[in-house]
Amino acid sequence: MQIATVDAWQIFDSRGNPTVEAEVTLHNGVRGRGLVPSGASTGQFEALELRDGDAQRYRGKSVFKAIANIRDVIGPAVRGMDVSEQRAIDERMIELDGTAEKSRLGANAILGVSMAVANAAANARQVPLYASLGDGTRLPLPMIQIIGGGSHAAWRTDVQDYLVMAIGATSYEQTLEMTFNVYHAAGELLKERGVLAGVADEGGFWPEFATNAEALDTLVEVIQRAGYRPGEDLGIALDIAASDLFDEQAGCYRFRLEDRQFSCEAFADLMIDWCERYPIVSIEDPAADVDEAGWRRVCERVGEHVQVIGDDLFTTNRQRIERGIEQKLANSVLIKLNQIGTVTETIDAIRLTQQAGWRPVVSARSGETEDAFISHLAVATDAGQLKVGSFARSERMAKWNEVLRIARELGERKTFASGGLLGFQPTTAGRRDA
Ligand SMILES: O=C(O)[C@@H](CO)OP(=O)(O)O
Ligand SMILES: [Mg+2]
Repeated sequence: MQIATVDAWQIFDSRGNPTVEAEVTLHNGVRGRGLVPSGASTGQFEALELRDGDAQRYRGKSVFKAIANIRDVIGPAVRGMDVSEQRAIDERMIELDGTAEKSRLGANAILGVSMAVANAAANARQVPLYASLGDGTRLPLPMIQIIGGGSHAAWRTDVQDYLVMAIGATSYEQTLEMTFNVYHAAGELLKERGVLAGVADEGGFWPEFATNAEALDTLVEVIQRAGYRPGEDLGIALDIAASDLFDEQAGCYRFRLEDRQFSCEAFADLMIDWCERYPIVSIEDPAADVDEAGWRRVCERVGEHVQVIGDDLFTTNRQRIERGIEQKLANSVLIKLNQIGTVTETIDAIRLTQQAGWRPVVSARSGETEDAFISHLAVATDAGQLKVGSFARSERMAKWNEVLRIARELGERKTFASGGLLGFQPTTAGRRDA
């Protein structure tokens, strides 16, 4: 079925910032939309998000140029193409843009159309998006934020995300129940202690702590308070977002909260120490994207039993992931559609990661929309893991709830990426009763 028209307009994300919504209409009247998310702790190697920079309007954050590019450049170029040819359409847009970072048309413009094409193709086939994108049937193991910090919470902690993974759960539904219990136990405990300052951008609690390790201790405590064994029922996952802590000029890392400074080796050693002392099952961006020696040091020491995820390091970019695999910099890749800018390149990145025996983790951005494309993407590709911020904001719950709907639809055919299936080892590190 051929594309008849492509349109776009400005909508607003979960931080209230402008973003792109694109719509593709086919000759038979069937439509599909693409809603584009937006990051805050963006990696320097990500595809470019085109913003207008006009200080008078939306403090320079509007996306009217990207929208004009969809209407005037991309639309005419893809009109008449077969909507089921996702790869050909994405390649057409890449060619039309002609830059490595998608900086001419904007990755937000290209991705909006790419996602709209995927949705329109599914609607034309009258199948759900997950069934149109791939043949996977595996419900993902969630990675859910309990405490938020870094650039998502005015630097109340230096570490960006303190999350949990229900590695002991036997079903997707159970992962949500366990996380619900931990999230609410955390809220109670922080209120009791009088350290609750608000919620971070992705809905995790934003407490007043004196050190980053205090947040780790608290997380262990709330897992226990909810009645679970840290490291066995639920493991801790961290996103250090270390590129944000790295001073490239001075070549050192800084913690603002504790007013501490670290050499590259000392910072890697701290990450290793945390992994050994706490029930941490996954650590993301433990070193800056330019500190390859730091990545190697962490991965060599803890990579056997801890998932080491590259986010800013890889930016969902095929060449960067290939290099990481070759150099053994990590063992897992965070997958974000808007880091690379097309659905096809995103799925290629997932496949490349899986072929290397590494684990892909499909992820939302800190600025999200009500759309649940990534839930379908995670199931369609059998990615095995999904990271979506907290358990208490509608733009996040839209993703978790969509997986519940997919589970119902899949019925008997569904499988679940349990901690055991993914190869997560239970750990007793840091358990006070261990
Ligand atoms: O760093 C990350 O993994 C994401 C989500 O937590 O944040 P942002 O979208 O701001 O890059
Ligand atoms: Mg990250």
